[in-house]
Order: sequence, then C-alpha cells, then structure tokens
Amino acid sequence: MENKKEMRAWLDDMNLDHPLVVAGPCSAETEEQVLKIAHELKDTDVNYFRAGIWKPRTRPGMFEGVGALGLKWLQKVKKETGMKVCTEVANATHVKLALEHDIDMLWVGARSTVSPFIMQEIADALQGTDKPVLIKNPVNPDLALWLGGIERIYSSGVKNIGAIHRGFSTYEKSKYRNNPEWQLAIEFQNKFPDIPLINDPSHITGKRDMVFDISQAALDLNFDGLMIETHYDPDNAWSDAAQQVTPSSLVQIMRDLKIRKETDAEVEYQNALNNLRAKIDVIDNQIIGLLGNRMVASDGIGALKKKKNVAVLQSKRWNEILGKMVLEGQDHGLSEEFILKMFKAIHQESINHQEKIING
Ligand SMILES: O=C(O)C(=O)C[C@]1(C(=O)O)C=C[C@@H](O)C=C1
Repeated sequence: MENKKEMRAWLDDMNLDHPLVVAGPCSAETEEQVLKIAHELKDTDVNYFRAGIWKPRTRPGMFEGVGALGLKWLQKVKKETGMKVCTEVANATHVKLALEHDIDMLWVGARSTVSPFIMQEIADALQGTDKPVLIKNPVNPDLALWLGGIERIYSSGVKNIGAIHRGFSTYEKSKYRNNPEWQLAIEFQNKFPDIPLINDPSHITGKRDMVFDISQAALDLNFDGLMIETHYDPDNAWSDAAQQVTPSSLVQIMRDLKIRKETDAEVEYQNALNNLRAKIDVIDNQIIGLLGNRMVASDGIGALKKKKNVAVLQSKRWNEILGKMVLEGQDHGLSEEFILKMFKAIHQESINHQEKIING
C-alpha cells in the first residue's frame, strides 16, 4: 500500500476549522441515554456522534452492548440532531447491519485489528462502500499489523480511510490504561502522511482527568482529530465509567485545546529556528561520536573477558551505572524514564558488540 492523497479527501472535504471530533458514550445503553447525550452534543464542535453497540469485553458476563437495536437509536440521533453517527463493527454481520441502517462512519476496534482473518472478513463485507472506515491500532505495538489491517480494508475498495491511535496494552504497570507509544504514531505519520490519524485519549488514559493532556499532546503531534467518550453521568455508565467525560467537560476541553500551525513564515522565527537546528545537528554528531567511542571501550572489555573466560553481563556494574546516570540526568533536566530507556539501549548495543567478540 502506498500513501495517496485520496486517503484524506473525506476529511479535507469537510473543511473543518478545528480537529475532527468524534464523541458520544462508550456504549449505547438505552434509547433515552443515547438521545440525551446526542442533544447535549448537538451544537458543539462534535462532527460525528459515536456509540458502541457491539462491545468486545475482556471477560464474559460483562455488558456486551445492546446489539442491532442500537442502530435504530443512532438513526434517531441523525434525524433529531442532524449529527452524523458512527459505531464499531467487529464482523461481517455487523458491517452488513450498519450499512443497511446508513450509519455514516464505521470503526474497527483494537481487538479486531490484531486478527488478519477478522480484518479480511470485515474488508470483504465493506467492499465498495463510500462511508469512512477508521481502523484502531492493534492492542500490541505492532505497526506492520496495524498497516496490514488498513491495507486489507483499502484494498477492498474503501477509499475513505482513517486510523485511530488508542494506545497499546502492557503487562507492566503504567499511569496509562494503554501506553501511547508516541514514537509508533510518529512512524505511522511518516509512512502514511495522508491517512487521517485520530487520537483516542479516553482509551489511552482510562481516566477522565488525563484526557485533556493527552488530547493536547496529540494535537501537538499533528493528529487530525480526537475521539472522546462522553456521557452525561459518567460514573454510572455501563462500561468504561472512569474515562468518560460529560458533554460540558468536552466543550471545555475543546475550548482549552491549543491548535498549533505547521510552521510560521516570519523571517525572525525562521532565523532563530535555523540557528538552533544547526546547534542540534552539531550535538547529534557529537553524541554519535561519543557512542562510537564508548563501544570501542566496550570492545576492549569484550577482548579481556574472552581471554579470561568471563561472562558478558555484569549486573552489579550495570546497576551502578544506571543509578548514577539517573541522578546525573536529573541534574540536566532529563527524566528517569528517558535515561533508563536510553541506557538500556546503550547496554544492549554494548552487549551485542561483546557477544560478537567473545564468539568471533
Ligand atoms: O563493565 C563491564 O563489564 C562491561 O562489559 C561494560 C558494560 C557497559 O556497556 O557499560 C557492558 C556489559 C555489562 O553488563 C556491564 C557494563
């Protein structure tokens, strides 16, 4: 699949003066609930009203959505508010029913994107539709799998396409429900700059008080839109209670978000920017030079270890280095998270060098 301008035509044609906003409850619960939220979102920046009707849940016995009945409620939302509507589809039957009920946009969830068989089934059922289809990232941080899923949908003739970044599952404890792994989203944009990329801060954070910060971070990284779960009584929602915001909070979030432009042509700005970028280029070259020197020293240690038959991994020494560097980093305004990531990568490279020497 190649990047093509046509992939973003559906969004460009909307001529929005703000990021695309998709909002509405995690789950459609009752007709009254759906309509009440829709009416509260009616005269806001919201472009698409969302509600899940088929809910993939981690464990059986949890609320799995109202099913096809909810499609009628979404039709009512359209009729009463004029808002476009969207929902998640997870198999060919869902697609068929959603298209029959003229749902304006569909999305494929993270638990479906992981499965090439399901993606192919959904792609076949979507064949030829002109409705926009958004594909969420798979639960695991695998860019190729995400792009493969999008390619299946695109290859079946769906030209109005988009992607939703909802973060990635981790075993490790984290302040996020799903780790954003922003680098992966940046790589996505580098490869496919014309696939509209929508951020889902609700699933990334799992907590409503973090939704604003993640939304702002996404806009700062040139995301095209936001999907934010919204409920008039979040605490009593039937699913994902902790992460939903009220319609009035959503309006406030949209008001407070800063939308930044791509660049500024002013000469003074351009000159100052170029000066600082020249500095960064010099420093980056120095960093590479220093890392190269470090590996030469490591190669020397590798040769010594080979002679004396000593193991490559020296945990005590390594932990001392990590501890020292975290403290050193603090003095230079560098976060512990960054220092640990960087030094773990350096350590691995050092080990690879020594492995080559010892086994060479
Ligand atoms: O000090 C050592 O023994 C090394 O081999 C160097 C080094 C490092 O790169 O800093 C590499 C591997 C060890 O696990 C510990 C440290």
